[in-house]
Amino acid sequence: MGSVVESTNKEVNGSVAVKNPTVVFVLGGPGSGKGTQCTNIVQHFGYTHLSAGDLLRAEIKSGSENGTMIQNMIKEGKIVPSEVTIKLLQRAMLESGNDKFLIDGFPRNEENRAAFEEVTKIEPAFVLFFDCPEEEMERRLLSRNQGREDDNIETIRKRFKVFLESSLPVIEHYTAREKVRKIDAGRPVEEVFESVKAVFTPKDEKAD
Ligand SMILES: Nc1ncnc2c1ncn2[C@@H]1O[C@H](COP(=O)(O)OP(=O)(O)O)[C@@H](O)[C@H]1O
Ligand SMILES: O=c1ccn([C@@H]2O[C@H](COP(=O)(O)OP(=O)(O)O)[C@@H](O)[C@H]2O)c(=O)[nH]1
Ligand SMILES: [Mg+2]
Repeated sequence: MGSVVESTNKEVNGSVAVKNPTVVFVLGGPGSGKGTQCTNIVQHFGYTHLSAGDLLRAEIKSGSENGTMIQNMIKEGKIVPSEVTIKLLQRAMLESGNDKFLIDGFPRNEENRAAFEEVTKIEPAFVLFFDCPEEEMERRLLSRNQGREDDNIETIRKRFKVFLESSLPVIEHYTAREKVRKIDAGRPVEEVFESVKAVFTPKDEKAD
């Protein structure tokens, strides 16, 4: 056929994938500012922002057969099965036409991480970790006002527990491999972005 997709992408485990993509995982607790900072990074550095949570919420809205299951898991702050999230991420990567991605809010546990690695063969270039005090994250989530079914105090507490028990081990995994770039995310948006910019700017462009 000689289509663009065929010539620029490769088969991985039977599904088409973007060839040698650059992937940055953007991690941090609920309300740490992942989405906010990703919007800034996109404007400055030409990445495509893929929020796993946004993709899952879009899947609910689309009326997919998994919609009800996803909705129930999000309401309980639980982690949706890896294969569902990974398929949505792979599809979005392919549809973007880009080869640089910020994957926001994924992997959320070690099983997510191992499955993504196994299925896509992608290793992240690095991991941005937004480190924010829980009281600050709670304040932000309670005033987010996006009508999200999980931004209520009961679900927020469950999400914090899942973050500590399941998501922090992913950070530890990448810390041991010197891939984590930790950012103090408890500061105002602009100050946090100054630190983020420093991580994305190549060393030879930085002032001495
Ligand atoms: N540095 C910050 N200081 C204060 N409020 C913030 C900051 N970063 C984000 N917010 C606000 O906090 C809420 C959660 O931010 P968001 O980017 O959605 O976080 P996450 O994707 O990590 O859950 C949003 O209402 C956002 O406008
Ligand atoms: O890879 C993912 C990402 C999100 N979620 C679910 O979606 C919710 C909201 O995730 P999102 O990243 O949007 O929340 P945030 O951290 O930005 O507040 C989570 O609590 C999980 O229930 C999931 O199961 N797997
Ligand atoms: Mg978010």
